[in-house]
Parts: sequence; C-alpha cells; structure tokens
Amino acid sequence: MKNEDYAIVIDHATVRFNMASERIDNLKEYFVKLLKKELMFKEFFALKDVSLKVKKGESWGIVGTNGSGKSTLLKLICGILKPYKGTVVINGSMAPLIELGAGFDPDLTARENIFLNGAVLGHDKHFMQEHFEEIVEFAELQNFLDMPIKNYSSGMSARLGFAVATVVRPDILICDEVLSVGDYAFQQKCEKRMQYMRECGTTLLYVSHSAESVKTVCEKALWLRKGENVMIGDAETVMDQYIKFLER
Ligand SMILES: Nc1ncnc2c1ncn2[C@@H]1O[C@H](COP(=O)(O)OP(=O)(O)OP(=O)(O)O)[C@@H](O)[C@H]1O
Repeated sequence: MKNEDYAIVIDHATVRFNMASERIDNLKEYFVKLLKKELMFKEFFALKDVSLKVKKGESWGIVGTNGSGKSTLLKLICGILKPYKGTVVINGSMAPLIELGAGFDPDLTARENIFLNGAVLGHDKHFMQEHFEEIVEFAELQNFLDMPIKNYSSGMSARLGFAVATVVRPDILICDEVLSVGDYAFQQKCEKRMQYMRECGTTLLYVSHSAESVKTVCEKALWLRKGENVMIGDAETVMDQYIKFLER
C-alpha cells in the first residue's frame, strides 16, 4: 500500500514529559531553583514506541484505563505534542474535538463562539452564516445562544463543539472523551453522525470508555496500557479482550 492511502502513519513514536521530582510551592521558589540550576526533573514516558497505521476511511477506537496515554496519542496526531522519538505523518484535513471548550472563548456568547470556533477550523464567516441554523439545531441550544459559554454546562459545551466540528465532513475526525459528558440522547445522536461520516469516507479516531460505543462506531481498535500498545486489531476482538482484562 502506498503512503497516500493512509490518513495517519505513526512510526515508533515516544512522547516524553519532564516532571518535577520534588514539590515546588510557588513561582518564586521555582525561579530561584531554576537560576541556581537546582531544579530536579525526572523523565516520564507517556507513550512508548507506539506504531499505528490508519487507512483512509477507517474508524478506530482507542481504549485504555485512566492515564494510559490515549489523550497523549490524540494530541500527538493533532500536532499539539511533538514526538521525542519516532514520526507522525498525517494526510488530510482534521477536525479535532479533544478538550472541552478548546476553541471557545468563555466570555463570548454561544452565537459568537460558533463563528470563532468555525474560524479555528478554517471556515469563513459566510460559510458559518450559511450553516448557523444547522449547527444550532444539532446542538439543540436554540434558547441559549446569547448566553456566555462560561455559563454553559460541560454537556452543553460538548454539544456545541461537536456540532461545529462536524458541520462539514473533515477527512479526519478526532473525538476524545468530550462526548461522554453529553446525555444519553445526545451521545446516540453523535454516534449516528459519526457512523454517517464514516459511511461518507471520514477517517475517525474515537477515545471512549464505553466498549459498546466503540464496538458500534469503530471497526478497529487500539488498546494502550502505561503508554504501550497492548493490542491492535478489529474492534470486537480488542474490546472483548480489554473487557476481560478489566473484569479480572
Ligand atoms: N503535560 C504533561 N506533563 C506531564 N505528564 C503528563 C502531561 N500530560 C499527560 N501526562 C501524563 O501522561 C500520562 C498519560 O496521560 P493521558 O492524558 O494521555 O491519559 P489518558 O489515557 O487519556 O487518561 P484518561 O482516561 O484519564 O483521560 C498520565 O500519566 C499523565 O499524568
């Protein structure tokens, strides 16, 4: 297979963080230690030698317990983090839904934020005007449009974020657990939209703690544990093994 047939190629990627190895209580203490070169760090590898090849149009679930490296992997793919070792190659436009409220200004109203978030995703004002009603309708927030986002609940922000990110079909849609804060009915609606996008050819990466949701939405899955790739394969098989591991 040629490289352009893949949406994402991650080759032996390692992500390293420097973590302070002692407690520092304030900024002054930090700078004194920094100037005296007394700051002690220890290395922490959030991802260790992970490889993944995602073909265009495939849908992948990424699973693992808390702290296993799922968000780190998504941030690596979105370019928020750079690999310490290894490489990441992306082919196509990307709509990342990674952190709740990312791309929103809390002091602006929902109406203003729709345009702001649209601009962050590369859509001009005219385009956003054209799709405004559709976004609001999907998010079901007609009555809250003139409220600042800081007064939104986490579920309401997630609705709006998902509605804006999926108004056009991106080549690659990346969904972290932002959807888990939505209520059941909205999660079902998002699942349906993800399935529809998948049918239209969008490549999907989806982090979820719900095995059922991953099985419904994804054909493939990657299971991470302590930053390492435990299992990779079709979603049914990986999820069954993962559930067995959780139930031990
Ligand atoms: N900026 C950072 N600096 C230091 N360590 C970090 C940083 N970001 C993440 N980590 C560490 O990397 C590890 C993986 O974190 P990550 O957020 O990728 O886990 P996760 O699988 O998404 O977890 P969760 O299910 O809780 O969301 C954790 O141990 C976390 O503490």
